[in-house]
Order: sequence, then structure tokens, then C-alpha cells
Amino acid sequence: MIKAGIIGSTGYAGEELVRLLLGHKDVQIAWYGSQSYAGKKYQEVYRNMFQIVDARCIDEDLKRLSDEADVIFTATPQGFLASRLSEEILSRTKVIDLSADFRIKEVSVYEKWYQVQHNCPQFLDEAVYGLGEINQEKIKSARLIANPGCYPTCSELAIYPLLKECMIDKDSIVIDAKSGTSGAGRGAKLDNLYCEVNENIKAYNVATHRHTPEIEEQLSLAAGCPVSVTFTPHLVPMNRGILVTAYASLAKDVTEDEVRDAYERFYQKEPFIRLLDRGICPETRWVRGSNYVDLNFQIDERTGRIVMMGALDNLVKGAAGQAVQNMNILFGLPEEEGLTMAPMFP
Ligand SMILES: NC(=O)C1=CN([C@@H]2O[C@H](COP(=O)(O)OP(=O)(O)OC[C@H]3O[C@@H](n4cnc5c(N)ncnc54)[C@H](OP(=O)(O)O)[C@@H]3O)[C@@H](O)[C@H]2O)C=CC1
Ligand SMILES: CC(=O)N[C@@H](CCC(=O)OP(=O)(O)O)C(=O)O
Repeated sequence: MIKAGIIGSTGYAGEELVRLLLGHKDVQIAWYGSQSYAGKKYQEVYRNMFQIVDARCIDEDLKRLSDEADVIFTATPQGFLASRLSEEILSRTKVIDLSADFRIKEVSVYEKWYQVQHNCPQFLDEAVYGLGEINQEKIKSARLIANPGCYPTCSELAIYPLLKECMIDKDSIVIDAKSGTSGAGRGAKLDNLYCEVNENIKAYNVATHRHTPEIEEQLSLAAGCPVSVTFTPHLVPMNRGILVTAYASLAKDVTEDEVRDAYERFYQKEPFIRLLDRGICPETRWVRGSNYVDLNFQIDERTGRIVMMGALDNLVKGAAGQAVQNMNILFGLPEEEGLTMAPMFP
């Protein structure tokens, strides 16, 4: 049995981790970390866990907790892990971080976009970007995994094969993305009140969203040279889900079959990527509660552009599901273990 500890178990991403790990046959949750609910029963924080989880939340030092877990998930705000990680911790346990602390290799880029000081730059080189579809081999032997962001996961998976195959002009990429409100976490914020979100859709953090450098770094690795993108997120009135619609100019004459071949070649062995049938657009409702990413594309012959589309559940493939997928790869388990649930509907 793998003993797992969760710091930030009371947040939305943390709770989704709890839900998934409870259904994982090779995992036992060793402790439920929380600052504000320390001493309280987890089932009192999340009533869906009534008669399922009897444990109380604990607020303990990460170093001490690392003795009691084979893997620690940190589902905590930006800066938390980077201010506590040490060689001692990494020599005792694997760490899968759901925050952005170790996703971006350049400290100055991280500090500029996240507006926090990075307190642990010595582990940035070692951290592996946990996108299993692209970095599976590196993940296998990692000690520290930087779980990708929700928007970046969807954007990168939709665009990656076509950039890698030089089918699109790297300077022409525009990403329009939409997210449900759980993407903003459980903490009380004015912008996320029912009346602010319901019956509304808005763009936010236009040209300044902190996921931009993460997407650019990963797409640059695919292209083999610097790539910059225009990334615009939108908040939509639903609980879960991310929809990406990305546009780029075609770099050469390609047919629909050639583009489809590229996606199929890249993702043929990937259990969580579903390339939809021709003409079917991804929809968030068809992936909800699952670790699937639905992808498709459409060539616009008239403008010489291609539209690349993706949908995922931000709390599953965009956060906790991807973290469990990474844990499976790290511990040599089948990648799908504990993640084979079908999407829920309605
Ligand atoms: N929501 C999403 O869709 C996604 C989230 N993420 C990332 O996952 C992380 C968690 O996000 P999310 O669950 O949405 O956020 P929430 O605000 O819902 O939860 C944050 C969690 O962090 C804990 N926490 C806050 N401050 C501290 C602290 N100083 N020390 C220890 N624990 C602390 C809180 O615990 P408590 O209050 O009990 O102490 C809570 O459990 C973030 O880094 C986020 O960016 C990544 C991808 C998608
Ligand atoms: C709707 C909403 O507010 N979404 C969040 C998603 C951020 C997130 O999940 O944080 P990571 O950087 O750890 O991926 C946002 O736009 O900030």
C-alpha cells in the first residue's frame, strides 16, 4: 500500500484528491492536512465524506509528516511548497505539487508573473513537469513533480502535436479558454459569489494571466524555439470544466487526414486522450468527473487557419486526477489505476 498525505486537503483540489485516492486500491490516505480545520473531522468539512472518512485534519510540519507518507500531495496556494521544501523531505518521500511553484524553470519568470518570491530555486532543475502524455519517462524517476495548471494542461495537449510537427505558425497562436468557478478554489472571494458569476461570462486577466508563461515554456519545448501566445481566460457560470478553443495559421498545406494522423500518432497509447470523431466539438459536460481530455480540430480553408479544441474537468485532469496519474507513473502502477471512472452526466 502506498501511504499518501495531502496538504491542503480541504480545498477543492484537495477534496478531489481525497475522493480519487479513496477509490484507489493501492493507496491509503495517511493524513489530511489543513491549517484552518486542524482537529476537525474531515467529514465535518465535507459532508459528502460522512461515514466514509473518519480521520481528523492535522496541521503538522511538512518535514515531520514526510516520515509518515510515501508520497505527499501539496494542494496549497502558490509559494507554500517553495517556502518549505528541503533535501531532507525529498530524500524521504515523493512530492507532487499541484501549485505552480515548480512548473516554470526560470525563477525571474515565475516571480514576475506570480508576484511572489521563490524561496526554493535549487529544486527547479530537478522538478519534472507532470504532463504524463509528454513527459512519462522523466516522471518515472522523479522525486518532485510539478503538476501542470488546468488551463495549460488543456491548451498544451490541444496544440502540442501540431507544433511538434511544424504544421502551425508558432507566432500566430491565440488561446481562448473558459473555466468553471471551482478553478478559483473554495476560498471566499467577491468575484466568485453566486450573483457575480451566475448568468454572466467575462474575460479576466487579459494578457496578464499567470498561466501564460507556463503554456509558452511547454510549447517552446515542443517547437524547439521560443513561442509566445495570446491567452485569454474566461469565467463561466458552471462548477467544473475547462474549454479551450485555440487558433493558429497553418504553416504549410495540410489535409484534415494529415492533421488527424498527427494527433493519433502522438496520443495513440494515451488512455486519457480522446480524439473525437470528425465534426464533433469537445464539450465540458462529456468529460465531467473524469480524467479524460477530449480533443478535436477544424481547418478553416477560407482563412488558412486551424481551430484546435479541448475540454477537461479542471479538478480531475486539470488537478487531482493528473496528480494521481503522476503518482501511478512514479510508483510503476498502471497509469489508469483509480482513474477509470466514466464521466458523469448530467
Ligand atoms: N481548483 C482548480 O481547478 C485547480 C487548482 N490548482 C492549484 O491547486 C492548489 C489548490 O487549489 P484549490 O484547491 O483550488 O484552492 P482552495 O483555496 O480551494 O484550497 C487551498 C487549500 O490550501 C490550504 N492552505 C491555504 N493556505 C495554507 C497555508 N498557509 N498552509 C497550509 N495550507 C494552506 C487550505 O487549507 P486550510 O484553509 O484548511 O488551511 C486549502 O485546503 C493551488 O495552488 C491551485 O492553484 C491547480 C489546478 C486546478
Ligand atoms: C476560474 C479561475 O479563477 N481559475 C484559476 C485557475 C488557476 C489555477 O488553477 O491555479 P494554478 O496556477 O495552480 O493552475 C485562475 O484563473 O487563476
